[in-house]
Amino acid sequence: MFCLLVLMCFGERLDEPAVRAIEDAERAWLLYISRKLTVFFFLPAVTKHLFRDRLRVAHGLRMRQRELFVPLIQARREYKKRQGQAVPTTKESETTFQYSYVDTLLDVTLPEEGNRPLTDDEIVALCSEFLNAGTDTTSTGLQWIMAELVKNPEVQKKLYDEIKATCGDDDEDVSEDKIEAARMPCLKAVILEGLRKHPPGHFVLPHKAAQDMEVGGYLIPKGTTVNFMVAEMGRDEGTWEKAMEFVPERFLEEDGNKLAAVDMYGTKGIKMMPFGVGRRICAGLSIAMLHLEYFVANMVKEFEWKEVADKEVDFSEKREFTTVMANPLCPRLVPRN
Ligand code: HEM
Repeated sequence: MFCLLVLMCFGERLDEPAVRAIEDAERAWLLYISRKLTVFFFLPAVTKHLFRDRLRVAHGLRMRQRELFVPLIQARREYKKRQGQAVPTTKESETTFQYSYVDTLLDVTLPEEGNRPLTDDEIVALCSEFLNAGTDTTSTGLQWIMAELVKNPEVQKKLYDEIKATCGDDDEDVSEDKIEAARMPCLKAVILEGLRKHPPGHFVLPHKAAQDMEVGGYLIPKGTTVNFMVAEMGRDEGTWEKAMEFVPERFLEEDGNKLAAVDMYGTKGIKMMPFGVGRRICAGLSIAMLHLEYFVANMVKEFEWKEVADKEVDFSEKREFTTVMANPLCPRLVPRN
C-alpha cells in the first residue's frame, strides 16, 4: 500500500530501499507527533517553552522527510517543465508516471498571499499528510474486512461467485474497469459493512465549533474542539439491526442484486461516517474505496481465506494511529487453482 501511495504522490516508481526509507521516516514522524506533540494543544504559549526538546526532535524528523522528499519534488518540477516536449525512451519514461499529487501542489497559488506558489516546506508537509492519511487507514480497513471474510465463509463464497461471474476463467486481475463495468454489488456491500463495523479511525480529526451551537440541550461554545464517535455510530443497535454481526446484505436491495442507496457523504442523514462527513470529509474517499475493492476482489479471486485452528480470528482492538487488530489476522491461504 505504501509503494502505491509513494508512486501516486511523487509520480516515480522508486526501488525498495528508497520506499522503505520514506516509510521509516513517515512512521517515526507519525508516532512522535501522535504520542508527544498533543501536549501543545494546551496553553501553547507555555508548553512550547516547557517542552522545547520535543519541538527540537519533531524538527529533526521533519528535516529527515525534507531530505528525502525535496529531491523528488525537484525532479517533478523539472519533469513538468519538460512536459510537452517529446518524452525520451530512457529509464525515466519507464519509471516516471504522467500524473502525481506533487504536480497538483506545484500548480497551487495562494491568492491571499500575492499568488505565491507553495514553498518546498509546505509541499513536504502536504506529501507527508497524503502518505500517512492514505496508507494505514486503507491497510487497516483491508485487514478487518479480510478477517470478517475468514470468519464468515458463506459471505466469502458469495463474493467469490460474484468475482467468477464477472471474470469468467480470465486469469488477469479484477481490474478497476471490470469492477466499474460489472458494478459488483456484493463486493461493494462487503466493503461498506467492513467499514461500518470496523472503521479504521474511531474518531475524525479534531474539529472546532465555528459558532455557538446547541446540541441535545448542551451549549457548544464557539471555538470548542469537538470530535465524533465514529465507531459507536456504526455499531448503534438503535440504528442498525444486529449491529455487531457482519451482514453485507443490509447494503443490498431486497433481491440482493443491486447496491441499495448509501449516503457516504452525510447529505441526507448520518448513520455511519468512516470517512467523516461535510466540508472536511476524507479527501481520498473515492481512491480508498477503489483500493479496498481492488485488493479484496483480487485477494479473494486468487485464494480461499481460511481460519487456522490455533490462530482463530480475534476481533479485539488496539488503538494505534488507526484502530488495528490487537492480534493480527493469521489465516491459511489456499490457492483457488
Ligand atoms: C479506508 C481508508 C480511509 C479512511 C477510513 C479514511 C478516513 C478519514 C477520516 C475519518 C478523515 C477525517 C475527516 C474529518 O476530520 O472529518 C480523513 C481525512 C483525510 N484523508 Fe482519509 N481515509 C482513508 C483513506 C485515505 C486515502 C487513500 C487518502 C489519500 C490518498 C486520504 C486522504 C485524506 C486527507 C488528505 C484527509 C484530510 C482532509 C482534511 O483535513 O481536509 N484518506 N480520512
